[in-house]
Amino acid sequence: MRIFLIGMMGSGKTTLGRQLAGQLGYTFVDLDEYLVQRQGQSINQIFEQYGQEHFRKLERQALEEVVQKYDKAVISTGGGAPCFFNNIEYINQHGTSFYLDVPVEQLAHRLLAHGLQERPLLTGKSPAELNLYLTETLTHRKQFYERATYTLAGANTAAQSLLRLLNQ
Ligand SMILES: Nc1ncnc2c1ncn2[C@@H]1O[C@H](COP(=O)(O)OP(=O)(O)O)[C@@H](O)[C@H]1O
Ligand SMILES: O=C(O)C1=C[C@@H](OP(=O)(O)O)[C@@H](O)[C@H](O)C1
Ligand SMILES: [Mg+2]
Repeated sequence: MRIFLIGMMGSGKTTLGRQLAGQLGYTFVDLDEYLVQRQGQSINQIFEQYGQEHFRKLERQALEEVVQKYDKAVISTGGGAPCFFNNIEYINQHGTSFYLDVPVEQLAHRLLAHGLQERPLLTGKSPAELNLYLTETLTHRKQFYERATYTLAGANTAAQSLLRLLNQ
């Protein structure tokens, strides 16, 4: 079984994915981390050198490779991953997807606390700009995220809800 976590930047995909994989005894794969290892470059460097369009192609390739390599894994995707090409269909064909639906105010709060510098789409934004960017981006991406097999709403209960669902 493959479990895919999808949702906005700051929704906790990487954090929850790691915890969950540990609890289930599954392999943990973070798609961004996989891409960084594969390319030998940070996400910032990939965006800087090749631009977002190329990043999306690399991200799709990474998704296919990860699916080929692991069939018992928790896979945390990057926030944009399900929203390009037919990635959300691909994800749902190869596993069960969970949308971590976290309110924009909470996303912004977490991302500002963590610092914006590792996420090229956010770097340099003021709090007001960040709020606006997240709101607009979510408006566009919602249609993809909502195609997840399950939606987990409410930030802090996500891990518990997920484990409960998996234990059913
Ligand atoms: N449930 C949570 N409650 C509070 N903060 C969280 C939670 N999950 C993640 N965070 C924090 O939010 C930031 C982004 O988390 P991360 O797991 O990298 O999200 P994503 O991979 O979805 O972008 C990190 O600083 C992390 O510590
Ligand atoms: O939402 C996005 O377009 C992105 C999200 C990031 O991953 P996280 O969602 O794990 O921050 C990373 O893939 C890249 O910076 C682009
Ligand atoms: Mg992440």
